[in-house]
Amino acid sequence: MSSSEPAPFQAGSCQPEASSEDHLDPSIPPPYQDRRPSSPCSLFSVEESETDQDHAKLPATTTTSEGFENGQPSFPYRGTRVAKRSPPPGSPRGIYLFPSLLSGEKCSEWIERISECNYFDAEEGRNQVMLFGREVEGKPSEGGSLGMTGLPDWSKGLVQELERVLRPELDDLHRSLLFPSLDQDPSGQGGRDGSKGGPPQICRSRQMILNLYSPDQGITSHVDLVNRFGDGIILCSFGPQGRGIAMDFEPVSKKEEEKGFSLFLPSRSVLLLFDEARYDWKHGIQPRDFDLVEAEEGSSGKVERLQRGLRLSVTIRWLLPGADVVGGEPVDHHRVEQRPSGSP
Ligand SMILES: O=C(O)CCC(=O)C(=O)O
Ligand SMILES: [Fe+2]
Repeated sequence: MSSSEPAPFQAGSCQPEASSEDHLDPSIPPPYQDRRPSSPCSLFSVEESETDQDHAKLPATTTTSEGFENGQPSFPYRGTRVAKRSPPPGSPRGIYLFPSLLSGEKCSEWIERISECNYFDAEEGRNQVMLFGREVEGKPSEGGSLGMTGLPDWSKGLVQELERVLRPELDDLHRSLLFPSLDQDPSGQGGRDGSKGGPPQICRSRQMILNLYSPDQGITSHVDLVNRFGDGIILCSFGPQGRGIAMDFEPVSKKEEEKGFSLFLPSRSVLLLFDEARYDWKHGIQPRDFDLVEAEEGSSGKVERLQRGLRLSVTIRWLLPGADVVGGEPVDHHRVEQRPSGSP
């Protein structure tokens, strides 16, 4: 992290305690040419709000046999993978999808808080923001747990809620990689970044990157920078209820038995990537405004064509020791692509 003076923290403001501007790399080209959400108080416009009522009105889903032959996509969907609703057999080790882990109420609240922060500006092509926080040892009076400094309040709330809902779902190793605590068992195996399951390094830094995608945008297939970020990445998806995107996974080195697949990430879902899924497989999103998704988990039959909506992703990662010093390293940026003309 840069050594510049932190900006003064204003209670209740969106400003992180240390300005996120310090960390924005000017070489990052604007990733989105976005349609500005119509409501200034919500990222998602009135038509795209988070209510079940609206969901019922969405003309977004069609269950179709048109465009399929023998269960395989044919014209106009030839070459479009059908996304699974859970990681299929043969998925890499370390991929976990929780389709509706976050409550609608909490998600709406975070979206409101994020909207108020005015991070995004379509006219200026600003649709990505990076926030950084540094871990601090908690006060013994507060249970001695680890806290974060430098992040805006809404994001601390998100991390706390993620910790609350994920802790019971994770085994010791994965829990300790995402949410190290002071009383951790030092006998843990550790992650592939060399971190141990033992007492955490004090003063680690978290990065949170927010990406706002319009429906026809995607992200180039990539592995998150291995020299910058640790093992254990949290990907949260926000958007209108019932919508989502298909994320594609491809092995970095093609082995016969490893086949790429596509996974549907609905709004309010949380995806975790550790180990093979984090280091040996690439992830990306095709730039198109719909996805083909299996109608029900594990079903080999019916396929839904789901129209994409505006989507906000929040990716949360630990910076490796020393990686919070800016300069000299490649930037973690993956260009968000527009839909190529002529594709379905
Ligand atoms: O949109 C997403 O969930 C993916 C973001 C991502 O892969 C990244 O920021 O590295
Ligand atoms: Fe990524």
